[in-house]
Amino acid sequence: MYEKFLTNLISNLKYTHNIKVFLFKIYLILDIRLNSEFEVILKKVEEKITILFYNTISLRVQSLLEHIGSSILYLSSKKNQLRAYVEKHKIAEKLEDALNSCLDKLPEEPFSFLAAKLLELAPPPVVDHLHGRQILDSRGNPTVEVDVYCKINGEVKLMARSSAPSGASTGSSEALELRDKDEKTYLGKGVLKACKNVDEKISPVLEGKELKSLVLLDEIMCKTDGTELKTKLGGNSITACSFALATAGAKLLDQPLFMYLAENFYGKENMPSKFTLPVPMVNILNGGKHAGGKLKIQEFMIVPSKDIPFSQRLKNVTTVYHHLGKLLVKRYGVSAKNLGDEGGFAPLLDTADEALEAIEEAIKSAGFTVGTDIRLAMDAAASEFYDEKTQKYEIVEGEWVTTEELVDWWVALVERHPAICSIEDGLHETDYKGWISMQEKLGDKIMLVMDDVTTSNPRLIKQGIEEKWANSLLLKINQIGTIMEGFEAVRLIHNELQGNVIVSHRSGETTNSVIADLAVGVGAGYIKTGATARGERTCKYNRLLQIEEYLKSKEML
Ligand SMILES: C=C(OP(=O)(O)O)C(=O)O
Repeated sequence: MYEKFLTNLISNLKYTHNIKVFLFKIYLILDIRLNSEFEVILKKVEEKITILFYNTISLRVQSLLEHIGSSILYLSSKKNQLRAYVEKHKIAEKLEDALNSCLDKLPEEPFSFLAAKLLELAPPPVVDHLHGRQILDSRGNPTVEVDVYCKINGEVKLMARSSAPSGASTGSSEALELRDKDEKTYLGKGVLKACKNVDEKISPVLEGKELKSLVLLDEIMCKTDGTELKTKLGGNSITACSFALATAGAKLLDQPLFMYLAENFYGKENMPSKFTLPVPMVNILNGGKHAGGKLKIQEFMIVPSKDIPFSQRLKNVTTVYHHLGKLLVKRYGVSAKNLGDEGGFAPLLDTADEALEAIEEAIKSAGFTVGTDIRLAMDAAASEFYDEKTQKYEIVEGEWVTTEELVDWWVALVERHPAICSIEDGLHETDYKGWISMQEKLGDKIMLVMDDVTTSNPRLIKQGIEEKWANSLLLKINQIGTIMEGFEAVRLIHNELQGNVIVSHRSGETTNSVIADLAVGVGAGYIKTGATARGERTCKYNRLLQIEEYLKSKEML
């Protein structure tokens, strides 16, 4: 009974931060109900508070609670005064109601003194230090993981941990992925230098900083590096820090991560009362650099209707994924269900039409309508099949086409497969004339998505908007470095282009799910995070299921 009451009190405090109410309620429990066993109960309460903290409450509140024992003792010295008050007002029976009605009349002493004392004893938690560690990503390559330690009430605690992803088909203007280049370890791909930068260069400049504003922390890291592409400290170290700091900030403020990111994105006063969940663009069939066959186009994706709840979107695309697996095995043999880097199937197909037809058939055999229930999307990663010398594209093995021919090829492909709703990186990253021509021909029909051409870099995005390269943006935080810079990219696309943002994973991933929270936090229309298979991909989808449930329970969807 007391446990339940205490839990209520503590969660009450969490929202109201009304120490006066809280302490007075505790006093009432101790003094009115359990007067005879005061000392025993006092101990019990202290114990319970400690246990409850570890299960239910935020650290900021903890720092207050850690002093509650001595506060109760102080209160106990005033108990006669309080008891007289309570008796006078006859509040022993209906504790809750009576308390509310008499609080205003309560003498200020000793509560205001205690409140001030407790707050003074509870300085805001700050960053103590960061530690970088070399771990493995989903391709078995080293990447940077960062631990954030905070100082709370004088004690140093591990608060959060996160890591950087890594791309394979990278744009040439991406933030530097700092690798050791020592061929003897991990074939030169080690990231020990980047980890050292976290410990020795980033950690000292963040020490003592509060975690309320991620933007400020990211800004400090950007300034410390001082280069656009993070060539001094490494984009991989900075991204891992930015992800870990956001995770730590959310934990300290006892907020879901998406909410913490939203507060940093919109500002506390402009927070939306409702959130939306992104439509997943689900990788289902792989080609290009992520698979290794003749198929030039890197990713074929399916896109469920946005008019159904997220959990149903996920169920529908996963059903199609399994149907496609069966169909490919039947048609091409068991090796056709081998998986590419992002979890999509990697059958040895030759052309985009072959891939699209197989997917369309799988959608139908799963009982859905192509184009209404499920649409199609592609990431061409065209820079990977472009020859800079001849300025031609090898869209089908052995067949080279010019920019104009490729744009016409795309237009014809969309005509043959009207369920296509999005094409990413349809042209090489500097073939700006090609981009503009494709936007003119297809921009009012489908999403044309800038990835390698803009590399999530606000400067390039501004140029892309001005020159009308395309109508949508792929956002990969590690292309630019920090979440703060990602916020700027989203603002540009939403406010100046009225376009769509697709928050994206990388082909080399870890099992952190920060991008799922990011997509919800900034109100991105879409998320691209691979197949609905393999742990490093499904952890993002699973996180979105958790967020959906949370938002529903709070009526914020
Ligand atoms: C996710 C992608 O792959 P990578 O991470 O290899 O760039 C992509 O090209 O959109």
